[in-house]
Amino acid sequence: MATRIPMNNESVSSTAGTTRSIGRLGPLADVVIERIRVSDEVAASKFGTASPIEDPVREEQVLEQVKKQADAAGVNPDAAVAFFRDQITASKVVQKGLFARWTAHPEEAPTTRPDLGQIRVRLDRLTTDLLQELKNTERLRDKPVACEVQLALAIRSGAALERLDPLHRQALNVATRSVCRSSGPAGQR
Ligand SMILES: O=C(O)C(=O)C[C@]1(C(=O)O)C=C[C@@H](O)C=C1
Repeated sequence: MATRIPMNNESVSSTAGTTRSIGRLGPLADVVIERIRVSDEVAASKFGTASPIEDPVREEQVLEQVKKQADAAGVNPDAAVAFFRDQITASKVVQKGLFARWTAHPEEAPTTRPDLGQIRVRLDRLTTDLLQELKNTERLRDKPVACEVQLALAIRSGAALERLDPLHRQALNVATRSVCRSSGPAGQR
């Protein structure tokens, strides 16, 4: 059966602000980039406070939500958890990079402190969106070569269109490293 390829201006994810990245993994890349961008706000909420970048209790909550929702949505929970561990690692890459930048250049540090509780509500919504995209792309992600081609297209176009700097590109690479091996049986790649 032919898989329908969404047009570039068509939003598959319900809450992604813009769908810009190219190809069949474009909508997934868009939500990944949106989550990476939210990491800037997480960093701004913590910088100069006693809150550490790493919060293992919150990470467990995120991964528990992922397991439950993946099960309910019919997405492989182990693959979903692996993918979300990468999202969390990517967020920490951004936060650590920004902390270092703001410490070295205090004039670039944020002047307002967003509320972490509200940001986490948005992150929880992005969890749902990302799981939906994992579901939507399951069959493609089972095909290693096609998946890698589409992934390269999506992340390169997304990074260029969003004008991501090297720090955020690094985070995007981390966040997408398990996309093409997450849904297939073990040993497929
Ligand atoms: O919620 C936070 O405090 C974050 O920093 C976000 C996040 C995540 O990506 O979900 C990242 C690192 C923390 O260890 C916990 C969670």
